[in-house]
Amino acid sequence: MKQKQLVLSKIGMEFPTANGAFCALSNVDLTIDKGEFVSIIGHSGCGKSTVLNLVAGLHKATSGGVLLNGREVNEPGPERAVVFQNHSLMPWMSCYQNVELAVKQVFKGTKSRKEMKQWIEYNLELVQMTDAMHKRPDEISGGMKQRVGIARALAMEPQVLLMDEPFGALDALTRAHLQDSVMEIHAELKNTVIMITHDVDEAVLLSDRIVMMTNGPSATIGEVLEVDLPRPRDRIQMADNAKYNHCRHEVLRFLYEKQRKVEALSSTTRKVQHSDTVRLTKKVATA
Ligand SMILES: Nc1ncnc2c1ncn2[C@@H]1O[C@H](COP(=O)(O)OP(=O)(O)OP(=O)(O)O)[C@@H](O)[C@H]1O
Repeated sequence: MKQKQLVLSKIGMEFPTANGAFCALSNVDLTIDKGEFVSIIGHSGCGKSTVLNLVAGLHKATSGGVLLNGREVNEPGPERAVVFQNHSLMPWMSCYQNVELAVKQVFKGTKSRKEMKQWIEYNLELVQMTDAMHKRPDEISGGMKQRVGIARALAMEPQVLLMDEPFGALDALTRAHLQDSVMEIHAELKNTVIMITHDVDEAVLLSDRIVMMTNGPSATIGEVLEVDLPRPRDRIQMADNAKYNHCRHEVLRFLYEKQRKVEALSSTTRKVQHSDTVRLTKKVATA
């Protein structure tokens, strides 16, 4: 049975800027069930990271708010682990030590030293990093660093895993391998995942639902697409799957047809907003 875990309720987010308040998000409403894999997709600057940061507790919404299991999110917490695009590992520590740092933070006092060691090794094994666990980040590839970042997040045993373009900096082949690993891990752990991506195929392959955001300012959720494809999903078989291609088409249509005109319009609006002269405003208004 579905269990509601995360509720984003009527979120508005304004940032103070030199030109006055900038409204990044307006009226963002979303409910996510336990174990769901949700992707957020939208054009650059529409507010995807802002949504993720609000769930992570790194930002506080100007209006509305985030509820996790019915409790308001006000600050960061280990039950919401974040994986960033640039892995953010401590460069002087080995992969093992990087994971250990997070594990000690969360489980000090509840797990023995031996249990912690087993737990760190288990999570590194999940991401296939057992052989390289004693290497430092500068001794491993970008994909391996990202694997360690994922292991570190998973080792915190989060209720919600937040991933901000986790594979964005990787080459296509490494990206595909990691996507497969993430799907396997999700099948095993069944944790709730929110992932930001710019990649339509990635969103369709990995997600249960795709949240498509309109362009900013005052961005909001434009459409939500259910990806009703059986799991496990095989990327090669998906290429000929009609449902898969339909989902892909729906996302592309939203991004490049429905949001295209708005994008052109909002860039004009932005120019006007940031302009110092009344003349430019008048010129655009009469154009
Ligand atoms: N601290 C801040 N102060 C002012 N404006 C901000 C701040 N953080 C974000 N913004 C603005 O809010 C909007 C949304 O930013 P955000 O980073 O969430 O977009 P995004 O969709 O994640 O972008 P990208 O895909 O390029 O990473 C942008 O216009 C950005 O300039």
